[in-house]
Amino acid sequence: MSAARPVERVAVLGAGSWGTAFAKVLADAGRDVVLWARRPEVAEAVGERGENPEYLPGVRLPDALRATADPVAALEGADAVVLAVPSQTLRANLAAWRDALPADATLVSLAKGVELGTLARMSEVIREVAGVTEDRVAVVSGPNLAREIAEEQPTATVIACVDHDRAVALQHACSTGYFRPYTNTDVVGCEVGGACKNVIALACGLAGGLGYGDNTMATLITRGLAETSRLGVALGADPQTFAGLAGLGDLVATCASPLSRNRTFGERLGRGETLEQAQEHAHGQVAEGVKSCSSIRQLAARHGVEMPIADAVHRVCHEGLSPRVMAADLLGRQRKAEFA
Ligand SMILES: NC(=O)C1=CN([C@@H]2O[C@H](COP(=O)(O)OP(=O)(O)OC[C@H]3O[C@@H](n4cnc5c(N)ncnc54)[C@H](O)[C@@H]3O)[C@@H](O)[C@H]2O)C=CC1
Ligand SMILES: O=C(CO)COP(=O)(O)O
Repeated sequence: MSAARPVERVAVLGAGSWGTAFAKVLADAGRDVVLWARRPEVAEAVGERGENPEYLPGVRLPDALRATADPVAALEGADAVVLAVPSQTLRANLAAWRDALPADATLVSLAKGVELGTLARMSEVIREVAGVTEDRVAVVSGPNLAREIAEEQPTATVIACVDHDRAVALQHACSTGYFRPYTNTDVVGCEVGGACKNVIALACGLAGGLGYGDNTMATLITRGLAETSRLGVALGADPQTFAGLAGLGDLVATCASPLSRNRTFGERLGRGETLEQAQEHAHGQVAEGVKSCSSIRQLAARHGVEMPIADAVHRVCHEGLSPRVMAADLLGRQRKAEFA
């Protein structure tokens, strides 16, 4: 029996593709869910027509799912507050919501990124801005392409929290016939896995755009996992996490899927589009790796960790390196042992 209080009322703040899909999971699991959307017309479409046409067109949302454009109304009485906004805006969004956060509610991050400037992980941003202890913060991370989950395709995920009982309460709150959450107390590892896989997916997209095939993809995935694990371990993560759903699982899904915004973004760059052109095609949806490649690279440098793929992605995105030269540079690095 878990000592944490049960999660019945949930506020999901952010009605993009993952916020909306995760709100659906919670509602399907029987929770009382209110989804906050920045734009009133999105809240109206979800609440009244049972659809979020911009982010998940054609997906029928549960009748029980309520929506509002008023964050205070969404937060009222919530046992858990799910933060589903992009990594680089989370600090400002949360600061605006801080005074309305219910006491003792679990704060749950869905975002996969590292903040520019501070180099903070999302749980660190949440602790700092909300002024809460680490046991109040949880992270959801895994191979969770929103569209597939909204279509109720079978998927597993990880709910990480240093307070195991809170993770169990959340696990119970979002278990459905198609969504299977596991618990983990390694918040650092899950966050590092989630943020880095976006950058590796950009690299896979770049390779795809250049016309390279599966050997190249497998090489990037495997060596990407190696550098992700190195960074995670330097930050105190459990190496085992990187063999799990929030590590290898999410990396494979994102690097392989045409649904991934990061992979797609990389592919466009690989085909010769500029950053601005690729951004235009993203239609305002976030490809987190484009910014996180820079913060991850800096974090790695701060801890003396080598991350050649993240470094190369940063140079392509922000320093004008051509994708073809990037590939040659990576292959031309000093020869070494695989597990050096
Ligand atoms: N879409 C997916 O399949 C998955 C996404 N994630 C992560 O979840 C987080 C949210 O992603 P999505 O829902 O996919 O993003 P999205 O781009 O589909 O939507 C972002 C949402 O945040 C809102 N928002 C609030 N304040 C904002 C601001 N100042 N600037 C921009 N947007 C603002 C937007 O209105 C929108 O509703 C990201 O960190 C992403 O990496 C994680 C797992 C799966
Ligand atoms: O995090 C994701 C899947 O787990 C979604 O990836 P993208 O943001 O690249 O679409």
